[in-house]
Amino acid sequence: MNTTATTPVFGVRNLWKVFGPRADRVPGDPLLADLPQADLRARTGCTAAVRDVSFDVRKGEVFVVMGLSGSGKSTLVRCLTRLIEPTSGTLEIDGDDVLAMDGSRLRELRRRRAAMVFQHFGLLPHRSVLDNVAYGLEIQGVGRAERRARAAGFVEKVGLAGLEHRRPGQLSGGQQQRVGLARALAVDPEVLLFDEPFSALDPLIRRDMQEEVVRLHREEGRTMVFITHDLGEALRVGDRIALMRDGRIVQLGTPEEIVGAPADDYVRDFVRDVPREQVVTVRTAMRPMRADDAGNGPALPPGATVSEAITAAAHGGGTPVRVVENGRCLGVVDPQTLLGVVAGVTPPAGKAAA
Ligand SMILES: Nc1ncnc2c1ncn2[C@@H]1O[C@H](COP(=O)(O)OP(=O)(O)OP(=O)(O)O)[C@@H](O)[C@H]1O
Repeated sequence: MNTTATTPVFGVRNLWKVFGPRADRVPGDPLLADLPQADLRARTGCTAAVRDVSFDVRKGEVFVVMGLSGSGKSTLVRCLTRLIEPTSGTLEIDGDDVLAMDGSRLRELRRRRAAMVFQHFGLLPHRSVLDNVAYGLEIQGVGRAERRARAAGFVEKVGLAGLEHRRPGQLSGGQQQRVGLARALAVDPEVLLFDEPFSALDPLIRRDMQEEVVRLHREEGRTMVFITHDLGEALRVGDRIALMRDGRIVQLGTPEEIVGAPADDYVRDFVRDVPREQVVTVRTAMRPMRADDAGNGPALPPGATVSEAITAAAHGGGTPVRVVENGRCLGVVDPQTLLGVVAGVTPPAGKAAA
């Protein structure tokens, strides 16, 4: 039986984290569980940071947890490895019950299976870049020669070759961030948990680091959970995004689903300024081919964005762009469709939100 293809990395069901006195009475009490945050606080002195949240993190995806400050992102992600103890619900990693783990299995979980990359990486100031990267391996008991060799490979992978012998204080913020990333990668965890790793960086370096994460993800296919309050960052790095508000997930979907089919007014408002043509794909925007369509227009794969199709259409003199996969034409996008997406007047025909 093949369970690996279907077992999610994290399986989370009805998870709650309530802070405050007698917190565990809140999830099970219908009179309290649905109260707005301020009313709950007034009535009980409690804050429900995570409320009845269920989702799977699939193998190999970048799963983004996004929301405004205070929406519960950090609490939720810390619950995954019980850095914060959930109040109720169930939580599995690869089918193993995380809530049943004892201290040593939890340490093992955090060290080898789900490593956290924090905003402030906590680099060791008196150690070289190489030794900082090797540190996690040292804790795992890997011998000196091997850990330095493995660490050198990751230093190179994150673009720091030549800086191995510097100390963290001799690096820029972005370079320090890369050291932290290399250190997390070196211990080869099954899943990397990023807590707003780039929010302290200036915008250009931040963009670099986002691209780095996407590149590493493509090369390694490693599962990542990524917290951010920045919508642009979420759209750039996320395969799927869980948008949180007041402790709940208000929508969970691909960037295209979130932007193309917002679940409610809150999400619609959140994504209002996102250029739809950069997120909506031609797979969603296309219409079936008709007999009168020229069969020789420019061709794009279904994952191409509408923005790319506009460029192709412009170069092709305005003929419909064909959407082609494995040599088969799935449909076409004509200039009218493309303009409709940009103007937001054509609701993407395809997918509803997950
Ligand atoms: N230890 C705690 N005790 C009481 N309330 C807490 C505690 N930690 C967090 N909270 C509250 O839980 C809610 C969610 O906080 P959390 O830090 O998870 O939000 P966040 O979305 O990560 O915010 P930010 O983007 O500002 O880090 C907030 O209302 C916060 O005040």
